[in-house]
Amino acid sequence: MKVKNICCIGAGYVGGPTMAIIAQKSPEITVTVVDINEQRIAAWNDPDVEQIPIYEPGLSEVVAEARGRNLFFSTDVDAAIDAADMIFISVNTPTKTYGMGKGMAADLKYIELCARQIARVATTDKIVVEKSTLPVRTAEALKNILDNTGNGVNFQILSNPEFLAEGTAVSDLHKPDRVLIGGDLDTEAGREAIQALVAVYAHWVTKDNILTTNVWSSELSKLTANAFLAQRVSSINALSELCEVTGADIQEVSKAIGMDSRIGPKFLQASVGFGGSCFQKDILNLVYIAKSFGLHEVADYWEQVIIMNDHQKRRFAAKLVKTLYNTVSGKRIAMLGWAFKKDTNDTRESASIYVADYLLNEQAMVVVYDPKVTQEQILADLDYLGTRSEAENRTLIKVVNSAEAACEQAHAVALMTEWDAFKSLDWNSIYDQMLKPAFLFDGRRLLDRKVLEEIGFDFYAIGS
Ligand SMILES: NC(=O)C1=CN([C@@H]2O[C@H](COP(=O)(O)OP(=O)(O)OC[C@H]3O[C@@H](n4cnc5c(N)ncnc54)[C@H](O)[C@@H]3O)[C@@H](O)[C@H]2O)C=CC1
Ligand SMILES: O=C(O)[C@H]1O[C@H](OP(=O)(O)OP(=O)(O)OC[C@H]2O[C@@H](n3ccc(=O)[nH]c3=O)[C@H](O)[C@@H]2O)[C@H](O)[C@@H](O)[C@@H]1O
Repeated sequence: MKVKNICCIGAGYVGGPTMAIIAQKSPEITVTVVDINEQRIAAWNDPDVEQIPIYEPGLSEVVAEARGRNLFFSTDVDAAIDAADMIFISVNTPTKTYGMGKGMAADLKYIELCARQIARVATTDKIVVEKSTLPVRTAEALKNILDNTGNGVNFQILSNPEFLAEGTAVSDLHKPDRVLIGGDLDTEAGREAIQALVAVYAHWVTKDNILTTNVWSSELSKLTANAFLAQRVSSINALSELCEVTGADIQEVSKAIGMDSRIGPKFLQASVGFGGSCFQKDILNLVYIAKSFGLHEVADYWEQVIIMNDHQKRRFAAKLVKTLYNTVSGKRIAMLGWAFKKDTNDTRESASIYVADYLLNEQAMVVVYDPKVTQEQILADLDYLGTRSEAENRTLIKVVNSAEAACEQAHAVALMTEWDAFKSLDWNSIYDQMLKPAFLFDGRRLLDRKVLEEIGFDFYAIGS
């Protein structure tokens, strides 16, 4: 079977970029990305392609090439489902905030709504692809809903988790380490569905890099990949604290261990803690699944990755307060960077949110600058924590539009996101504008200690 018409439900950080690349590379396939969020769809359709709702290097060029040709964004979910022979589900799967599994399990209500909508609308056979990250065995529930409430239509369910990282989404999608497709290998129809999706990716990915497995392996591999990646960050961050008390330097340790080809150099960058919408959510989900099978040692093992990450964020904030003579009350603290990593405007679970919250509890006056994050977003992130009233957040935090403005008259600077532009700031002039002693806390190991100390900063960097 040759796929001619794809629908993707969910026009977010995954649905948008993933479908843009599929459309770019497969001009003969019509790709329609649908979402219930009208504002988001309007932004994807903005005539000025720079206004698309997600900032990713290279993405606006891809959208400009394919949009209106074979890539469409719409709020008419029913029509797109009906027309498609393959439907990707790419909706959010956040951590549950209520009921059983609160704070750990993935909330699958959006997934289930999609399945019910597909079942209601579909009049022809469909291949339904899980693109969202889901707990192992979700495909079973999806199949159940589709088969029992459908219109006698045949559904094949595939798992095709996404491994792109934000900030590098376009290059990750153009050159994936692998594409993973899980399906029903035991039936002819299942194998055909798998091959239909393989053929879509084969437009630009070599067959050797397209891996096919059973559905459960595919679902579990996604959670496992994120858990392994996050575990590396927590491992190196755990050692960054040991470096600080022993005189070892975490950059040197990372390099030394990363040159062992069995360990490898990537993902060993000490930081103020990992953020992003997925690592924490997916590990909590893994922990919950393990617990639900009674595998308590397995659950505890993975939970430690989160415990360590929370500690790292708190430890950074506490170090700042302690260094500023144990009080930041009424002191101006500049925070450079709010996004959870460079080259994205995404702030979900960013370490900055938690460090700012800690400093606000200590009555600091926090002044934030991020090149891609709006004031509205920063305030919304703080309000979401619910630590204090919205009015108080607005009194205590200020958002400015340059790094220099943030640092003016500040007692300390906390460098939170590794934006390249922060490396080339005029640190001499920033130093002149700050109160003395001028403290600089590098949560990303971005800056050169020697240079900053020569300027006069009291310099602290994670892991040394
Ligand atoms: N953000 C990332 O870098 C990655 C995310 N993932 C996974 O992909 C999934 C989606 O993540 P994001 O794109 O970041 O989420 P997102 O929150 O940016 O986008 C999800 C979109 O789905 C829409 N939606 C929800 N229910 C809907 C419905 N019933 N009908 C139509 N639209 C609906 C929402 O309005 C929203 O725009 C999650 O499971 C996530 O774990 C996987 C790999 C990378
Ligand atoms: O499922 C997902 O959502 C995605 O999660 C991560 O991608 P992402 O969160 O976008 O970005 P990463 O580059 O993994 O960074 C995550 C966090 O870890 C931090 N990090 C990363 C690497 C490192 O060495 N040190 C470190 O502190 C980053 O600054 C960031 O806060 C994975 O890398 C993707 O493969 C996966 O698809």
